[in-house]
Amino acid sequence: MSGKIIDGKEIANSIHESLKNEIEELKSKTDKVPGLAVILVGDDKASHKYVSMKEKACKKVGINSVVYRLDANTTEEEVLELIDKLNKDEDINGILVQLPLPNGIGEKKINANILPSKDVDGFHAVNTGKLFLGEEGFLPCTPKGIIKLIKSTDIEIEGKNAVVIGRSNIVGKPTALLLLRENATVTICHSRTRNLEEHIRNADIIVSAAGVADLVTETMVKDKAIVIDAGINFKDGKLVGDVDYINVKKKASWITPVPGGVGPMTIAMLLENTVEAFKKKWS
Ligand SMILES: NC(=O)C1=CN([C@@H]2O[C@H](COP(=O)(O)OP(=O)(O)OC[C@H]3O[C@@H](n4cnc5c(N)ncnc54)[C@H](OP(=O)(O)O)[C@@H]3O)[C@@H](O)[C@H]2O)C=CC1
Ligand SMILES: Nc1nc(=O)c2c([nH]1)NC[C@@H]1CN(c3ccc(C(=O)N[C@@H](CCC(=O)O)C(=O)O)cc3)C=[N+]21
Repeated sequence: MSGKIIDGKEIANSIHESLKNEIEELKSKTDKVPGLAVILVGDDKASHKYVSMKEKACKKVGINSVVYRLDANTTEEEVLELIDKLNKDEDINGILVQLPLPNGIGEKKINANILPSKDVDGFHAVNTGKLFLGEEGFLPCTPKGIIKLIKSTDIEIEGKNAVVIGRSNIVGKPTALLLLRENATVTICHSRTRNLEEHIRNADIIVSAAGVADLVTETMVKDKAIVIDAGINFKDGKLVGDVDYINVKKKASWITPVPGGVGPMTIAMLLENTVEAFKKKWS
């Protein structure tokens, strides 16, 4: 049996649809719509593309998005001033600073200055702390989307062995915490892991967020495992994930494609968090 595809694009689209309806309802009650500010510094091509995608998605569901495209020489102080202005702006419910930032602008400093109640990326220490403690706060978009993708299969997470490859603050680590919250037994692997294959082979749920093409191959994967691929890589000019998709698909019970898996869900979760921020303020 060949694994079934978890269609992230389709799931994201159905989330967009329900957000659109919810926003219409909120608008009729409050006479306002959610607002998202996106700050993009520099001319990284991929970042410009992602920000345009976010803008388009906002438009589709009725979120008012304001994008600040700043040139690469913008200073950290100027970005902080803009954040300060947006923190005070009643029409802005969410603030996102697109990563990576140019040299000279500190990611930590930037994230620390976004009001936690507008931190729809879930990168501020208050929100990551809440995630750690199991309290309610903004969840980072990619990890939140990954959990929804796993849940869409209707396979129970509780008690399963889950392996997360990658330990970054924005994908790997929070994904591991969310899987733990769902009562999985979680192993976090990274570049210093000695026996990656052995860990992966033991996993019922595999989440790869390493950014290495063909890191996860068929022989490493347990029969009927769920495979979630967050990786974004270019191989022979093509966008691919971390997983050897064609071959791993034969063994997995469920698998996400790249493109069309985790990526679209990341954007859907950004919209969801923005609506959540709006509701906390106005309803
Ligand atoms: N689809 C989406 O919406 C998103 C996708 N991404 C993609 O997900 C991937 C991860 O992103 P991010 O977490 O920001 O990346 P980072 O580069 O910050 O982290 C990569 C992690 O993978 C680990 N790693 C690297 N190589 C190996 C290896 N050979 N074996 C095991 N572990 C390895 C690193 O280990 P160590 O800590 O030891 O260095 C690190 O923890 C990237 O491809 C990125 O483009 C990211 C954000 C959103
Ligand atoms: N502050 C901040 N927040 C982020 O959430 C953030 C960020 N910075 N920096 C970069 C990463 C990456 N990221 C993606 C979002 C959507 C797709 C996505 O939708 N990808 C499509 C393919 C797009 C294509 O064709 O290139 C897909 O996988 O189907 C990918 C990657 C968000 N990130």
